[in-house]
Amino acid sequence: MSSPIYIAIDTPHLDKALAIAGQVRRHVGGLKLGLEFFCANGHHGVHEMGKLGLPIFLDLKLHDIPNTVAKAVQALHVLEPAVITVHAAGGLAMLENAKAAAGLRTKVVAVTVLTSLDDNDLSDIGVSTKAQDQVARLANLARSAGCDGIVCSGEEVAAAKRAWHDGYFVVPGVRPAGGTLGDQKRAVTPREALDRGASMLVIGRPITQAVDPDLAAREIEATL
Ligand SMILES: O=C(O)c1cc(=O)[nH]c(=O)n1[C@@H]1O[C@H](COP(=O)(O)O)[C@@H](O)[C@H]1O
Repeated sequence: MSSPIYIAIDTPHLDKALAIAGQVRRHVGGLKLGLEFFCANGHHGVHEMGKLGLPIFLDLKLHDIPNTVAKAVQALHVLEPAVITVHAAGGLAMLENAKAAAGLRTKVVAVTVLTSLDDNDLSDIGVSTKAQDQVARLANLARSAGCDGIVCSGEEVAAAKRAWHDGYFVVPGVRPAGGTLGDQKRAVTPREALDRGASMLVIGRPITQAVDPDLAAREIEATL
């Protein structure tokens, strides 16, 4: 069975991205390419990374009016991503349009509450419910829209899975025990995330910033 770990390759440098992916490829199930990589390297960069033969999770967190998101998703078809992200907060019609526009082989997962936010941050943007409740609300919306799953933290994934048995649950904000949190506020360990029902673990800096990324990936894999 392939590893649930997708490595977040957050760098604007294609050569660095290729080098890191090459180092850890035997210990990960796929490559997650996000805004930093895509804004610098575009379709060409994704195409080059795809040559490594691992599934690509293209995390562009689309969030716009339904028509614009649908057209953007269509423009990504040629890259054949295994997974793409949209923001659940874009609303039902936007999520439905994104799913309808994605090819059958691309999972559409909806970002609920970013793992860098806590309840105080939610309050700042006018969301008066706790992260846990907001994730449940947005997961329900994503499910109604026909999305394949959601992105949430390891703190909410168990409840989300209980409510949506066959959903696909992407969990970032994952840190080995005692690891540096950085900007993540709702973090759990890889083992905890998996035990609580994560389908995919997104892990970036704990591996990419390690002195030996291959060793870091192997150490995390050994805890699963
Ligand atoms: O959609 C994501 O992948 C995502 C959602 C979220 O709520 N939090 C989050 O950290 N991510 C992404 O997951 C990765 C986490 O990276 P590290 O914090 O370095 O492990 C980054 O590429 C983020 O863009």
